[in-house]
Amino acid sequence: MSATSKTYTLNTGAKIPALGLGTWQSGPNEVEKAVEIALRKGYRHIDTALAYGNEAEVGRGIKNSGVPREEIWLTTKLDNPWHKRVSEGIDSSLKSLGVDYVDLYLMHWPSSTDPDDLKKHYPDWNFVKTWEEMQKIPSSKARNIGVSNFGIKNLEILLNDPTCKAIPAVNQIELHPNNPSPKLVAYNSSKGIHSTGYSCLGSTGSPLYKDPTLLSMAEAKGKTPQQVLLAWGLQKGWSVIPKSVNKERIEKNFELDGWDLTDEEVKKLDGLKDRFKVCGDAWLPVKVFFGDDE
Ligand SMILES: NC(=O)C1=CN([C@@H]2O[C@H](COP(=O)(O)OP(=O)(O)OC[C@H]3O[C@@H](n4cnc5c(N)ncnc54)[C@H](OP(=O)(O)O)[C@@H]3O)[C@@H](O)[C@H]2O)C=CC1
Ligand SMILES: O=C[C@H](O)[C@@H](O)[C@@H](O)[C@H](O)C(=O)O
Repeated sequence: MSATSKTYTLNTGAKIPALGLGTWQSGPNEVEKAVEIALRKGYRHIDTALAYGNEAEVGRGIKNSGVPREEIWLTTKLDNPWHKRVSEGIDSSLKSLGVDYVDLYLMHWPSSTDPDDLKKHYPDWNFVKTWEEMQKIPSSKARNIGVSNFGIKNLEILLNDPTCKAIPAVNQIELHPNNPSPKLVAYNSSKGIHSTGYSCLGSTGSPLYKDPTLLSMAEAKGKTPQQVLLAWGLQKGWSVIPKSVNKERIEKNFELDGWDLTDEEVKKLDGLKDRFKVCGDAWLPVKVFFGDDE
């Protein structure tokens, strides 16, 4: 497997690099360096969001790396309280990042949150209207548009609406062996929507690192548990965006070339029974997960 050069072709024809660097919870004064280290190592895909408050640092990391902008896939996301201000949202992200365009602009959550009261959802707005606005973003600013945290129910609502002319290129969702969501991944694929797996290592303090099946598989292969988790995601057919701010770990996570998981190993990880979700919807003013992705 050559994970480092692998790309997936989106429904727009664009090619998204299979392995990217995540930046959620990458703190101030560490994410700029992390992005630079990753790009110097060979990563060509960076994932950020307005909500992470780190777009300016991410942009500086990109510049410091010396890697030409056109060689990098850059994703950012529209924050929930910005659903009525899509055009302002993209402009704000571009300005913070210090770039002319992003490769992918995602609706972060299907929740049109009232900025004056984050516990409230706008009574007169929803994600269908937000998508209507996102479709108007010129491709000179966002080459591709997509969604995140959409389950099957919400995707059905969106795709069946007459205002939905562009099928989302990507649905970025939580994917790891303890939250594999096979129905949702299959639904995405059936509609031509690429899945990107977030919290692909199980996020900070990952319970997966204690899983005996994973640990013994990694040991037998002479790989880290994190490398095995990333290989699993890539062999399942989605892109993965592991976050790290540690040079050694950023580099290790990229060392996936020249080896594979066997079909049997993939199935073993598919068969893990424990379940946990890193990002639920309890903090949102609306429910967005309906258990339809299992
Ligand atoms: N669309 C959405 O709503 C969401 C999107 N995301 C995106 O997905 C990315 C990845 O998800 P995230 O939740 O951050 O979690 P990940 O599953 O990527 O795990 C990150 C954690 O694992 C640690 N880690 C990374 N590599 C290693 C390693 N080789 N060995 C040991 N520990 C390691 C990191 O620590 P350290 O930095 O110290 O190495 C960090 O604590 C996010 O950063 C974000 O870009 C995430 C959540 C929701
Ligand atoms: O991308 C990251 C996540 O969506 C994150 O922003 C939300 O899940 C929320 O803020 C949380 O902390 O749970």
